[in-house]
Amino acid sequence: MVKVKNPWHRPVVIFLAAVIIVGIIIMVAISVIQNKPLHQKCKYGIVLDAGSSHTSVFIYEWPAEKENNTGMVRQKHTCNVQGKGISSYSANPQGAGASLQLCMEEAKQKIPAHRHPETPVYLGATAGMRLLRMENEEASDKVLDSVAHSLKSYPFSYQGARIISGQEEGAFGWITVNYLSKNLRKPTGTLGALDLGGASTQITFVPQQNIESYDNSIDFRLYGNDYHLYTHSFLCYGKDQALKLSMGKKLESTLKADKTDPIELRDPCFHPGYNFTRTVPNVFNTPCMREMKLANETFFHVGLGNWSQCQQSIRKVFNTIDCPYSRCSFNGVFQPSVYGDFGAFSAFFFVMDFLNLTSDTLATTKQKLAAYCSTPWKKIVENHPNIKEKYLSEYCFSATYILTLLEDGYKFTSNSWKDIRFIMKIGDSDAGWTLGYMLNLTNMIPAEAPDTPLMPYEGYVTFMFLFSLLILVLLLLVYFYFRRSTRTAQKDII
Ligand SMILES: Nc1ncnc2c1ncn2[C@@H]1O[C@H](COP(=O)(O)OP(=O)(O)O)[C@@H](O)[C@H]1O
Ligand SMILES: [Ca+2]
Repeated sequence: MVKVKNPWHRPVVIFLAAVIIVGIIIMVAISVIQNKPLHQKCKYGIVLDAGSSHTSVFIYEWPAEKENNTGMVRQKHTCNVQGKGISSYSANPQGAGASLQLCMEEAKQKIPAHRHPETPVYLGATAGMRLLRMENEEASDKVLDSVAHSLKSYPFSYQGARIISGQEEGAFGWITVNYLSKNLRKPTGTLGALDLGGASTQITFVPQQNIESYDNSIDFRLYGNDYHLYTHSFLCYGKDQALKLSMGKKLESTLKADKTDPIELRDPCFHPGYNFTRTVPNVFNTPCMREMKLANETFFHVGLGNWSQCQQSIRKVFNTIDCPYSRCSFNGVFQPSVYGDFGAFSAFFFVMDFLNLTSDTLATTKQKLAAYCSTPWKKIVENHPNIKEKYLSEYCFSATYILTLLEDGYKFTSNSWKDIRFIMKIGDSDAGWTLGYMLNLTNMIPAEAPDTPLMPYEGYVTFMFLFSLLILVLLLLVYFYFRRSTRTAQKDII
């Protein structure tokens, strides 16, 4: 009997299989490396939010190759500038620029040095500077020159320092929340934006009704979709200016009713037992109110802690009677009915979060707030020894103002109250106008949708891996089948 065997057969098959396996491994490795998002290659941008009460520096970061994809920019770092807002430097403009130094030095540390020259820096000033410009344009120009001069001294790419309009503030806040929620490339609805500052407040949303006033309408084309937005910014209706408006009205009626000395302003929006000596100019030092000349310049601000009276007094700062349109919010400003979900951020969040009122019904919110306002001031201070006394004393007023603004002003109902989400951040990034402002100025939101790859990166890698595994399994099956049939043939021959 002769045993037929090809001595070359086995090593050749093993060699071929090895070449194929190594080839597949190399192919997968190359495709993974080739398509790996280059995490280390990031770009940066800096935006300074020069608000009425304080300035914050935001540093944003995004992967260099993916700048046109929604949701790719994230907030890397924030720095709160020490002291008050830049509008408080009207008598000492140089101080405004100098106040930014510590945070800008921090930005130099946070951003890799080789990226400094290409990192844009923008400063946007909001309602505090709008008021200063109304009061004293020269002073506001000097403050802006001072911050511009300071920002130009850093190694970044200075792109300007300006007062943004209320419309921009509203619209960019809306872009931020919808960009971060990744709503912009989906057919699903968008999120309305409610921003409460110290000197102004903004409401922005996509309405169902026609927008009757040109000033309140803004159009965007983003990622191939058209958005027709309603937006309005109420100057003087941020919570600090609203407090002045409300106190000013009470002070005027107190003086009409009783000219006794010393003046006592009995305020239902402050806790019982609260008693603080203030000066009249301290209330009236704002272009939001007619000046009131008073011989006696100090008064006692005395708390009563009565929520419903507080709400009555706050209602007086909204004119809900005159309306030249089919419907208005207040002060003769057109507003369509609120529609869809809303994100309420900045002071809307700070105040409601402090009071644990971010997830109750409207009725429960009112009940809880009434109990809070009637709590004695001494007890409030005892319960919160570490909170700044100015903030602490004002939470009852601020929350009552928020409820009145949302319900009587914007016409939210107990039903639509459920659609308001009090938020500070979405993911890592703060809700606010700064991110939208930077995305717009760096053209990071294209009008048309960019071409997207067939499948996302993770899907692509998984696909390549499984596909290679399949080929490998098939090859092995063929090999074993081939070996078995060769052996059977050999046996038959034997
Ligand atoms: N922790 C906090 N609690 C209560 N209020 C706060 C807190 N932090 C900030 N605020 C308030 O939020 C508001 C922020 O307004 P800001 O952005 O400075 O003004 P504007 O946007 O009107 O220019 C101010 O009224 C400030 O006092
Ligand atoms: Ca603000």
